[in-house]
Amino acid sequence: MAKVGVMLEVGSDGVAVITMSNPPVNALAIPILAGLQEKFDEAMRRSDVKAVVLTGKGGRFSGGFDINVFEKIHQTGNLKLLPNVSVDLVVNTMEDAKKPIVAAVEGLALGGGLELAMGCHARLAAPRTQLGLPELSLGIIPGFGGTQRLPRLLGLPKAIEMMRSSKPIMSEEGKKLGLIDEVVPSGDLLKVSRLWALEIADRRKPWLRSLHRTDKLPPLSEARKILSIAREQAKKTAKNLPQHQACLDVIEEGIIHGGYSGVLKEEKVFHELVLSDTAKGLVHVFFAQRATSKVPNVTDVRLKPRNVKKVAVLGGGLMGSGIATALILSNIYVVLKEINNEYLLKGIKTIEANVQGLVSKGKLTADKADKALSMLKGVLDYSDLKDVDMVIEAVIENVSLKQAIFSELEKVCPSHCILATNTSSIDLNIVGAKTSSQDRIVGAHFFSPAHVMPLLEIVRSERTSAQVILDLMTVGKIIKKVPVVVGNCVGFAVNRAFFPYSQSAHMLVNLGVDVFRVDRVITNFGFPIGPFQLGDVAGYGVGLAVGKIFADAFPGRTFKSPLGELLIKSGRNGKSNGKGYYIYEKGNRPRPDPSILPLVEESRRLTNIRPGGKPISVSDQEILEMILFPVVNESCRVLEEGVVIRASDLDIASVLGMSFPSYRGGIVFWADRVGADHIYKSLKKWSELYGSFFKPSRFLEERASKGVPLSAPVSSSSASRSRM
Ligand SMILES: C[C@H](O)CC(=O)SCCNC(=O)CCNC(=O)[C@H](O)C(C)(C)COP(=O)(O)OP(=O)(O)OC[C@H]1O[C@@H](n2cnc3c(N)ncnc32)[C@H](O)[C@@H]1OP(=O)(O)O
Repeated sequence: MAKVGVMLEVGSDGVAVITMSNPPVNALAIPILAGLQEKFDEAMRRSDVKAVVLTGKGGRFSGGFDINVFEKIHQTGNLKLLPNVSVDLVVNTMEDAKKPIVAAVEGLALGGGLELAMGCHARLAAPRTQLGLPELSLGIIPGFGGTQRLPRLLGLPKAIEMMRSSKPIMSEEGKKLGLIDEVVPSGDLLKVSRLWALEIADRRKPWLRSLHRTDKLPPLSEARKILSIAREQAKKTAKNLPQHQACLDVIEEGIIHGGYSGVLKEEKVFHELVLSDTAKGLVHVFFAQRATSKVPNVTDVRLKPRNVKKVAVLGGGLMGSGIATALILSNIYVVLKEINNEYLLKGIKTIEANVQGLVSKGKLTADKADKALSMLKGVLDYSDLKDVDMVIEAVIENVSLKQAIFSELEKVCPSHCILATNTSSIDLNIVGAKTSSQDRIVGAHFFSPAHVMPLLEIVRSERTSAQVILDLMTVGKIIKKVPVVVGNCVGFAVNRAFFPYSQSAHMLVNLGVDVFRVDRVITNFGFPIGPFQLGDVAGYGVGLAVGKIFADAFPGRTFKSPLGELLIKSGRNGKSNGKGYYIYEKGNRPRPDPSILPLVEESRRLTNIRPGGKPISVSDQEILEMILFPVVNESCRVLEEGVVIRASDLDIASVLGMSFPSYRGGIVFWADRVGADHIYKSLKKWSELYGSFFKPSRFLEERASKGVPLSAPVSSSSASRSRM
């Protein structure tokens, strides 16, 4: 393991190379920042040093400030944990140094890493190095002067775009835009950087201090226009994210009052934002997402993932074609099997349309699209499955059909082949009941559209082997999904936790609340669409089928609204036939359709649950809570039963599978911020008023009464008692 720290080495040429070492990404932990201060001071003091090169060990410059420090601040509230880097180190020690400093950047320079590089007097980078300021995606703004130096090096519009999108650019583009002085082959990077530093010292190359530059900044009136457009965009696209407006304010300060003023304001705002709820939620999501890669007894037992080169997808419907699309886009060869020519052609057409859709959105080049489509073969029988490494079955939810398919697969596929099912509801033990291959049967639960949605639930039964889980996790990462390993129960983690979501929305409407108000409350909270628009997108048939599965599995805590059936009877099927709760017209945002109101009234008449026949009176906050607290309640059962390994896995699953707003940290994180006690008491009150749908679970009651956070680990005995 490489040494953690900052090294200084002075060559016979008089160049001191300062190297940051903190694997795997050279995060700027407090001791690294202290080490940098110390080594720069030493280099400036030493008479044998003419110039300095700053670099990172292991082919990565730096992934930025150590995010663990934010987590500690969130736990303690202690802002003193933040070091004084922006002025003391970057401005006073580096930028205003008496000896030139060149950044030799390789692999990546993100956040504080890029900010250190921008504080140097020149930047050389290896090819395809990622350069970015992703701080806004953590709920903060750059805090080592990035809001000031990036606009001065790149120009205002591009700098705003990079910070607001949090997306990195490559060093080649950085060179064109002026962020990088030269792109140099990796093997020559240090050598060329040393020479460059000496040439600056000898005044043969310019000695530039980024913060003092103004040549790329537009005149004040134009800058104000650019900032005002960005503010309007941020209002629309980042309405609950205060860091976006804050970032623009800080940039403006520097344009009006000069870079140094901007640096001071940046530091102040950075400190304020670190403690915001948004930063707390997003930092939690950062670590929670990485934690999903750690699966006890799978990823820590020295197994090596096997190569999965060829996959058979059974069924070319919406899910199957989406899954096949995701695989071919990542260069995995796919055999798509259907039962007749008509279905097969339809499946292939859908895959082609998915791929072309990415091309027309500019997300894929035409060449890459052709390459992806060349990885696809359509077949009508099983003979092409004799050499596949994995099968993903995506046929209709029919137990006997699936059982027949899996016993056939056991015969035709090689013995190492992973047998995965995309079922969203059927028990894996039942799917594999007619085989003797339970150890290689696993759930690969994708979310629709499968080539777009980032979550992959990997469902294991008690018999699925660790090797198979690891292999599927690896394939999931290759196809750019976030795999979350979950236990085998009705609905698995996401659908199980969220089945009450649309049911409580329906209950509210049947209690007299307006459909569109419910959707508005939910989108104001941060979901991209509300439960009724979601129903339009999914189609009501799916909702009814899934509702029945949950009603059978969990009698006593489901609510059946007649509204879905009434809509179908009146010829509506949501977005697919253009007739839903909303009116869908090309080029226009969906508009509420008032003609559904008589159907809503009919539903209310049939359920007859309005107290005294009158609509209930509720605030927006109560609407939100009546929809999300039942989800928290079911999440408690998911946690108690050990369906997820840790609470944060359910947070990630809720963010990536249900589009729960990431800046609220996921369903359990959010619930803990609201407080188990308030959730318990509210559910108890509603269960007395409106019935057992709201009845608090034992787990919630216990945690609320003991004051233990819902996210605290479940004791292994209680989890294994009820697991799978
Ligand atoms: C003051 C400043 O302006 C404020 C800042 O700099 S805030 C930080 C800004 N930087 C970022 O947001 C970058 C965050 N990191 C990343 O995006 C990605 O980790 C990466 C692109 C650097 C590398 O990605 P990848 O190779 O897929 O590895 P990934 O699994 O994400 O990370 C590897 C490990 O490094 C850790 N790590 C990555 N960046 C880190 C950081 N900035 N601080 C602390 N740990 C970090 C991860 O938590 C993970 O740890 P684990 O192995 O224990 O789970």
